[in-house]
Amino acid sequence: MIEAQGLTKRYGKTLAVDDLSFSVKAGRVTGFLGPNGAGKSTTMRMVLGLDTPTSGTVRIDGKRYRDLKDPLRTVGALLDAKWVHPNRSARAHLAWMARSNRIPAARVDEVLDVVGLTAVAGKNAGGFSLGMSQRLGIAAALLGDPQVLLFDEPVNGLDPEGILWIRRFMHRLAEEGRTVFVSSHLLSEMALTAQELVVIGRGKLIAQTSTEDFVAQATENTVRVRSPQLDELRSALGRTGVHLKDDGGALVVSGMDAAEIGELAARTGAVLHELSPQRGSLEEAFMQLTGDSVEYHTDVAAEAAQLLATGPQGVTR
Ligand SMILES: Nc1ncnc2c1ncn2[C@@H]1O[C@H](COP(=O)(O)OP(=O)(O)OP(=O)(O)O)[C@@H](O)[C@H]1O
Repeated sequence: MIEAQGLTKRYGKTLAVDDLSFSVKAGRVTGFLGPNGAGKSTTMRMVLGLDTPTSGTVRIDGKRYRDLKDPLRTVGALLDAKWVHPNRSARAHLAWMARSNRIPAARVDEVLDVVGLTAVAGKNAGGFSLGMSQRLGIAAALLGDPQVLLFDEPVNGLDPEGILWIRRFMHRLAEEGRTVFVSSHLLSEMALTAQELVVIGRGKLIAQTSTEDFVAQATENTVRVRSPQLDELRSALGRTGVHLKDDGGALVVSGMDAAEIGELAARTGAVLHELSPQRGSLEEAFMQLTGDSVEYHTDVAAEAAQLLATGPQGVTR
């Protein structure tokens, strides 16, 4: 469990993290979502005692990082996957970490196996691909078998196979009862990876909720209807006071669910050629909620445009 209370970090004039309070529960994958520059990395560094808050506190299982007796056995983190001596083998890197943290040497081969690096354990980490470096970073985070894990943008730059591996791995860690806190600016990725969300913009908390509720609350769910008797249906629907929008030979209805529309159509004698609920997407929710709190509008707009161009991506589980 991670708990932040009024967490604030100021760098000169920049308020990187602004009075942030949230909690991250065990047994779930919690996404830490926000546009670039929102303050995610700064927050994670404060959780790990690498940065001192200007004010406020953040505790791991009730303790500040610096008060943990055995930090590596309590919390593991992947912040920068390239933080490895390039001429050191994966095994030597982990063995060095294990030695300096009084972790039994046998644990090194265990974690290499868990992340699927056993076959390349003797190779220099400098020659690793980004995906392999990420796995090595995750192996390092797991060395002390910690209950709390933090991952900062772990899928950045990975190919689809690497992304899928990380996603499944996070779910597995959460199923083992661990606290998994993973940051990302990738909205569609978080919809697939995270069960809970902590959403921030410009250092401030925007929402803390389940991914599903976040989408449901932030976006209006609508139903798309097509019928050869569209005019009759439009009039009947109009009399109920719901909101209607014409969309190229179809009607988009908000404020009434598909079952009710189907029943109304039957009473009206309208044949239905389409009755399809449209789910709000995480991107829409994110755009609505972060609104003017995003630091770089162009980034988010470009990303949203790209996502829309590749088709609507609702929450699929
Ligand atoms: N050491 C620092 N000195 C000065 N400003 C900093 C420092 N670290 C971060 N900032 C500023 O604090 C704000 C939050 O940065 P942070 O890196 O935490 O955001 P982020 O959400 O992790 O974004 P990104 O995904 O782009 O890393 C930014 O405006 C950034 O420029």
